Amino acid sequence: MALTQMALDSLDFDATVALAEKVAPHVDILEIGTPCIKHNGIKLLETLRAKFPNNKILVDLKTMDAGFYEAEPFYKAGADIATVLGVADLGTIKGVIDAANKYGKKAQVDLINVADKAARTKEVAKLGAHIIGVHTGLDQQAAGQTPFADLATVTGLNLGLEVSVAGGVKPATVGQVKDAGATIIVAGAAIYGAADPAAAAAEITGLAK
Ligand SMILES: O=C(CO)[C@H](O)[C@H](O)COP(=O)(O)O
Repeated sequence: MALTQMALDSLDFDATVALAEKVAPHVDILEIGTPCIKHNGIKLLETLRAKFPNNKILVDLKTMDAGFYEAEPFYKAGADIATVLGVADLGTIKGVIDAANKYGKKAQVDLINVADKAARTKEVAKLGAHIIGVHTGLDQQAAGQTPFADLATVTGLNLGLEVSVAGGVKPATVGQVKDAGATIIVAGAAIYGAADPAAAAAEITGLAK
């Protein structure tokens, strides 16, 4: 059984809240995507936190420097998970982990563009990272890449960490990533691009359980 996470990737504040209202009952985690959090800031997190007490909220900060300083206000405002880039300095990654631990929350290390994903996963596991994010970004997806081989590499390490997978996951591939050991399955376009986002989210969650 895997948790499901919906990536809210619009720039529009009101459209994001409206989409979250449709989808929240059908997923475990609401993700405020990177362009969305940059555009709308902590006010959007506060709004979603107040409206959706039953969902976890991930802020996809993709932090690259000043880990503790950047992440702390988001944990303080109610984020359950914040992301930090795996290509960042280990000191930056540790800063986000420390901020998460201060608030009893989780830090997710995003492996996007990390060259040696197995080695980095082992290093950040030692630092105390809570979640590893196997992630094929939107631009990489446009170039034909998928997260499946990287997911097998990371889950094959058997480090006992939560493993999130993102990168074009859709109903047809949910079973594959669940069987490969993902504990959090992320979907963005497969939900917000669907004619009925609530139904798409419910379908994905049904397949993940
Ligand atoms: O973090 C992201 C881009 O950097 C996306 O939110 C993530 O890839 C999920 O969206 P999709 O399912 O459309 O790939």
